Amino acid sequence: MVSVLDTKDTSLWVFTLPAFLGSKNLLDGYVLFAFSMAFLSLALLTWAFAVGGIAWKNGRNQRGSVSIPGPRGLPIFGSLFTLSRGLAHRSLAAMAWSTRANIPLMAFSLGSTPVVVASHPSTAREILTSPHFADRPIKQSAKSLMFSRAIGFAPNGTYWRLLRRIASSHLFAPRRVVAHEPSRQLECTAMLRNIATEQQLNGTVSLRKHLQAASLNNIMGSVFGKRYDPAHDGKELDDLKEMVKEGFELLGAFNWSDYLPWLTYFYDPFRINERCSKLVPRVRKLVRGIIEEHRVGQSKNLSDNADFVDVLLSLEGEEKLQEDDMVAVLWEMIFRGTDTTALLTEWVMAELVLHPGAQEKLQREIDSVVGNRTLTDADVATLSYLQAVVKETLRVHPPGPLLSWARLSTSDVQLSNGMLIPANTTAMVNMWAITHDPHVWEDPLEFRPERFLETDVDVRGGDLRLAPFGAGRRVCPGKNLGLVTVTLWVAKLVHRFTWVEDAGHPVDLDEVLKLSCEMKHPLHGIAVQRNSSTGF
Ligand code: HEM
Repeated sequence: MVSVLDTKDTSLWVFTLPAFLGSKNLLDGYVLFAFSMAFLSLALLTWAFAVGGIAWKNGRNQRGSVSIPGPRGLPIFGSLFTLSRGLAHRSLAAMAWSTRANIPLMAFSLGSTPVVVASHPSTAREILTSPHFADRPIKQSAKSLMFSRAIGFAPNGTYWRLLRRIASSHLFAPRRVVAHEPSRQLECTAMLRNIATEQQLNGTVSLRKHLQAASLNNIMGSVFGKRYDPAHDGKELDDLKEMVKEGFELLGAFNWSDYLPWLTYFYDPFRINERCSKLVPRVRKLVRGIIEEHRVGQSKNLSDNADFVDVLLSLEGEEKLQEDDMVAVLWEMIFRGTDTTALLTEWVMAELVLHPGAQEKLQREIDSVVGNRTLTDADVATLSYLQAVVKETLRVHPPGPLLSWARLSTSDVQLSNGMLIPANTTAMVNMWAITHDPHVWEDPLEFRPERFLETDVDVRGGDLRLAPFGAGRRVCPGKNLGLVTVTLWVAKLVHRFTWVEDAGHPVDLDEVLKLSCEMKHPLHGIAVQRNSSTGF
């Protein structure tokens, strides 16, 4: 009501002016001017009264008995400038903690998109486990890169359920994860050998490239049944690495057009559309080539260590996937499986270099169980301090601090605290804010694995105080595979070497947020060989 009156007030005098001046041309100009002013005042008024910003106009955030608070941001842009650069999880946490009563749910606008972010375990649980939040908003780059046909972005429905079922009964089934242990061991052996060589040559080791190479080869083995030898497959391996890197950049880039669609026509600083359309044919060619190789040598019986391409090719009837869908599903696995595993291992190793006491304790635990023989997955499962070290790293450095991919409400969702999230709202969970909240965790900034020996916490989605893999229907299906790989590799890295800080490259825990949150400055350390008989 107020805004309508105000619009009339501000514009009426403009209509009287041309008549007063007696000019027809001026009339057109003034009508245009009047409309612009009316539009602007309406926009300003709407913005001024919309808590949470322009996308929450008309009391969209006040439909429950308790309204959802939030920053107004700027007219038209909302909070885009706050979230498009820097460390969004930290900025959002600072906003949530800015009042005495921590805000469990906050509303804000990204351009015309209404968003809520949960910073408390109870609101996070209600969102992640609600069937009305089983969809995801899809980014333009994900659509262009065919990810809307893969598990992560497929809308909740028959096709997505089919993909999840296939993936969990084959690629991620416990017996398959066990069957792929030899390839995890093989990649780790190669990595340890390369680390020893680099240490000998340079007197220090830059760990990231070793972890990335091992991760890529490991997941290539489980998914494509193919591992690369840098000595022989240099060109193909370089191409693959380049494609994975380009895809990461495109998916991780903050694309303003996702929130202000009209920008697409004249502002694309990262050339996202152009780069996506160049990448897709290259990915198709590579993956189709591998599918073809499998078709030729395909056998009828699937063994437990069959790769995922074999599995997809063996599907019959309603389960059979179109070739382009297979390309999307396979490519997504390479994506999700490579970066998360490598960067989590790097964070764990960085903390162990900074905490020599914890590293020593871990070495003692491993030595007491395995002595000088080769460490296996079965050993790893019994090492409680090792599990605690990995959990503590997941708490301090969750690889997806905002859980990487948001959710979308498909209908109004009433929360138990009285707030109501309307349909078509993008929902994020700030896992970083939860794992750094002093009301949830004692001394949250301290790296202290012992806390998990005192009280065990399920990190696979059962306890929202620490849910780095998400929770509910869309929880990460690769969580067991990821955890088994990271724990085995960390154990073998500290069993074989003692890692000492390199004074020339001190450990720096600064973060950079892309698709995942990684160390801004790659970890360097001096790898001191421990016991030559603990072979590779
Ligand atoms: C340390 C390792 C990993 C972390 C921290 C991680 C984290 C996550 C998170 C936070 C989500 C979103 C969950 C949600 O919305 O509730 C997710 C989804 C997903 N992850 Fe992982 N992940 C890891 C490893 C892997 C691996 C190894 C794979 C596959 C090889 C994988 C495949 C996926 C897929 C396909 C989805 C989409 C699920 C869906 O939308 O239905 N992840 N992951």
